Formats: sequence, C-alpha cells, structure tokens
Amino acid sequence: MADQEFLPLDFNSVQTVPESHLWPDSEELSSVIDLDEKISLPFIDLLDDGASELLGRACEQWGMFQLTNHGISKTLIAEMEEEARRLFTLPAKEKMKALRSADRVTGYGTAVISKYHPKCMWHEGFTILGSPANDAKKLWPSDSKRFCDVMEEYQSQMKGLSDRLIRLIFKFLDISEEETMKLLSSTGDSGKSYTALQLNSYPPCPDPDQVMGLAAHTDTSLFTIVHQVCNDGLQIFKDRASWVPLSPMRGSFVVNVGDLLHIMSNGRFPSILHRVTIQGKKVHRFSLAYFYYPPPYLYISPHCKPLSESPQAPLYRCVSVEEYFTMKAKNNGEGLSTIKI
Ligand SMILES: O=C(O)CCC(=O)C(=O)O
Ligand SMILES: [Fe+2]
Repeated sequence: MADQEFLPLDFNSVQTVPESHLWPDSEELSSVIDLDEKISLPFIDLLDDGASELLGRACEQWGMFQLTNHGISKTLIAEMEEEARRLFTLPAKEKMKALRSADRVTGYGTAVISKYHPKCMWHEGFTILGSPANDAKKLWPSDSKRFCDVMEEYQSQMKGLSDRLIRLIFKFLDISEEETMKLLSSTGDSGKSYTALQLNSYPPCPDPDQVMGLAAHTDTSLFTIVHQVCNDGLQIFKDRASWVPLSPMRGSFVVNVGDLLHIMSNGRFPSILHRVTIQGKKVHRFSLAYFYYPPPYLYISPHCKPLSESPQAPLYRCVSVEEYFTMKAKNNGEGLSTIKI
C-alpha cells in the first residue's frame, strides 16, 4: 500500500463510507456473540490490601481488568478529554500539519496496525512520547501550552500509577525486588520515559456496521491503561472463541496485559486480542491509551517459578524489547509465535 493511503480520512466531509474503508463480509467484523448483557471485567480497587493477589488473578483469567481508586483526578481526566476533543475536531487540513511521517513515531496519523490490513480503519490517532511540544506547535502555533501541560501532567501521573501496578503484579509473579527496581529505574522520569500516550478518535460514521474502528490486535506493552470517552465499542476475543463486547464503568480505567508481560509471565497472563467497533452514526468516541514499556535495550525472558507443582519450562526465548518490536512488525503484528521455543 502506498503511504498516501495511510492518511486519515477527512471524516467531516464524508457523506458515505468510501470503498477504502468498507469491511464487507469480513470475518473481522463478524462473530460477536449474542449476549443479553455486556460482560463485566473484574474490578480491582487499588486501595484494597489484597490488590496484588486480585490483580494477578484478573491478569491470569482475563488479561484485562477495570481499575478503581486509581488516584488520577477527575479534573485531569476531564482536561484530557477536552484537549483530545479540541485536537480531533480541528479541520482536517490543520491536523495534517502534524502528520506523522514515515521516519517519525509521534504526531497525527492512522494506527500503526493499519499496514497489516488491506482496508482502512475508521480511526485517527495522535501519538506522544514525552513532550508533545513539537507537534502541538504545528497545530496551535501560539496556543499550544495548555495542550502540552495537560498531556505532560497526565503522562507523569500515568507513569506513577504504572510503577505502582507493576510492583504489585511482579510481587504476584514472585519477581524479585532487584528486577523490579531495575525496571523502574530504567524507565526514568516521564520526560525521558519509554512509555507512549496514544489519543484515539473514532468519528461518527454514516454506516457503522460496515467499518472497523481499530482492528484486532494485541498491545506490545507490559500493560496498557485506557480511559474511554464513550464506554461502548471495545471488544475482546475471549477464550480464543468469540468476540465479546465490553462496557467498562465510567471513571475506571481499563488495563490490559500486553505481549511483554505475557512473555515475562511465561504465558500465564494472556496478552488479550482486542478491537474497537464503531457505535453509531452520531457518536464521536475518544480514548486515551497509555502504553507502559521497558526501555528498548532491556532483555525480557519468562519468569518460571521454581518449586512449582507443574512443569515450568520457558515457552519463549529471551528477547530484547527492541528486537521484539522488529519481529512483531515483520510478522504482521503477531509477535509471540516468532519467539516461541
Ligand atoms: O479505544 C480503545 O478503547 C482501545 C484502544 C486500543 O486498543 C489501543 O490504542 O491499542
Ligand atoms: Fe490496544
């Protein structure tokens, strides 16, 4: 596919879905199970004394959970929502000024997984690593400070929250304090961190049943913390059997296990396949996804429990984070099978 085709659509000006965005008869869109009620993911209260055990069980059984009492203020979340809306409701030609080019990972553009699919998604995104100042200045030459301040504050708070979560999760996995400290010290402060913030926008669509918001994928992160503005649309591929729609509770974060934690837990915590469908003709859905990664130079390997009751051979070979990214991209977004022993 030519690079041109990866430009997000000018969603405001389309009356009908163009051929490039129609996903007809696609297996990808089908097979949602018929449920009377949407499935509720487990809730984890971060202030619960047993949070480590509860987190571990939820990661094991679901690879995903809803986090409450996470300590991120409602005001900051409301500001994030406002700034994301301000960005994505700019005219298309303004957004294009911050277009992510082939050699850059930050800025405005389509989802990274777009290149693995013949059809385009009903989605536009904005990716931030550390300070968004360079890209924000292109959008608002004299008025980018508010956007940058809010994005940086959110990333800093997400980093703190992620550090708390990883400590509890590593404790459950019996990963030593020394290893935990190595990870935490190498991820640095938010300005230098290797984490990424992805603002997602799924505009209203004239024919929502024929398009895909975000196609099925697993995240490469250790885990991802997602806040959704409009809680419907996210689906998970549960038990490798069928797509299940979720409706997370407003105010909670959805946290999903990514490939790197799948590897470190030796497959005990599944990196769950998920996707986003489009909800209606009028709904503009946004989400804020914070991807928590170790630095690219660190090596990841399965942590096998000694003295356990079942055999604990490693399922995956040791791999650096950077190499894993490369392998996954080469294999069209499916990385785990490439390092399977
Ligand atoms: O929009 C969502 O709810 C999920 C987004 C997501 O899966 C991602 O950005 O990787
Ligand atoms: Fe995702």
